[in-house]
Amino acid sequence: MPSLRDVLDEIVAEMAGYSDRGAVASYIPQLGKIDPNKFGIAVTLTNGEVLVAGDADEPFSIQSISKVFTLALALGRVGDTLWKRVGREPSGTPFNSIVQLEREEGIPRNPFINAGAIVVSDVLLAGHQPREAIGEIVSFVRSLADDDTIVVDGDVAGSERVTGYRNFALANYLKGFGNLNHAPELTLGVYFHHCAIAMNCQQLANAGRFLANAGRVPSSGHTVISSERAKRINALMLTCGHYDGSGEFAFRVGIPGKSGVGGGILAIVPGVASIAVWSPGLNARGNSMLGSIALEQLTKRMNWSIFSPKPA
Ligand SMILES: NC(=O)CC[C@H](N)C(=O)O
Repeated sequence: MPSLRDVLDEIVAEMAGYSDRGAVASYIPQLGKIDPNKFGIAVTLTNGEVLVAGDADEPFSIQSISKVFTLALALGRVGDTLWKRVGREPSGTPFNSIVQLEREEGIPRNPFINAGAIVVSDVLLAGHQPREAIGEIVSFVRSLADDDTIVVDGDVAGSERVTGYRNFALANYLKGFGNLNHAPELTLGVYFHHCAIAMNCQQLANAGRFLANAGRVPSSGHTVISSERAKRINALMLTCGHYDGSGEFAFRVGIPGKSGVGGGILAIVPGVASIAVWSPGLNARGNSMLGSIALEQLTKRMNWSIFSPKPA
């Protein structure tokens, strides 16, 4: 087996050679300003070792990766009753699609498409002001990453609100079906802000450790969620974490992963590692182009796909 250190350095060198790096997400104007030449990767092993390469200490907008953390929090809040309001099936549609909501009576297919994540934000808003709900999400992420410097990028949140017509449409549609308990603008306030959390690869890989370790933070032994819940969140990341590109990601990379339009991907090798990769250019499905290629290379070289166990 090659050394992980060497593999990460090779991947960073290879990625630097790509001229086709995808397109940054210009529909959120603030994200359109990011340099597409950035590339960072961080791996936190369950044994506590952390390895980083490239621009791993530069913060970026985690966007939909935050949906993993809000899902874990909402399940902690309301347990399995969440599944009355959100499904668990891949959608096969883009992240911001509305087309299934009418036919499926306002129940989003899964918690990782925008419609599903907006319902999850609505759950977290119950009994709180939006500011408090956002504070709770940020505290949770800080505790997972063991880093109190993590903050919301207010410019990104504002930028998304200004151009968030599709998300307003989704929230209003959910409300029309009785699947939103708060005013759409309040629920979206929570949603836009958690999408605008800024983290670097190292912080993000740390924040994902509990998913690689059956729900517990390896260094402290602190139980974040039950092992069964960790298993289920990983399953949803594998089947739904890349929207209509989820099948392709599973086929090529073979581990649970959650992407964001900021160009980040959080990927989990159960029992082994939490990985964060960042390259701002996106492919046609809105997932990081080089991030996906880098993860494919990493899992291949380290034999980390969950579908390629060591032969007996
Ligand atoms: N895929 C994403 O990262 C989408 C999240 C983004 N905040 C949006 O709602 O459009």
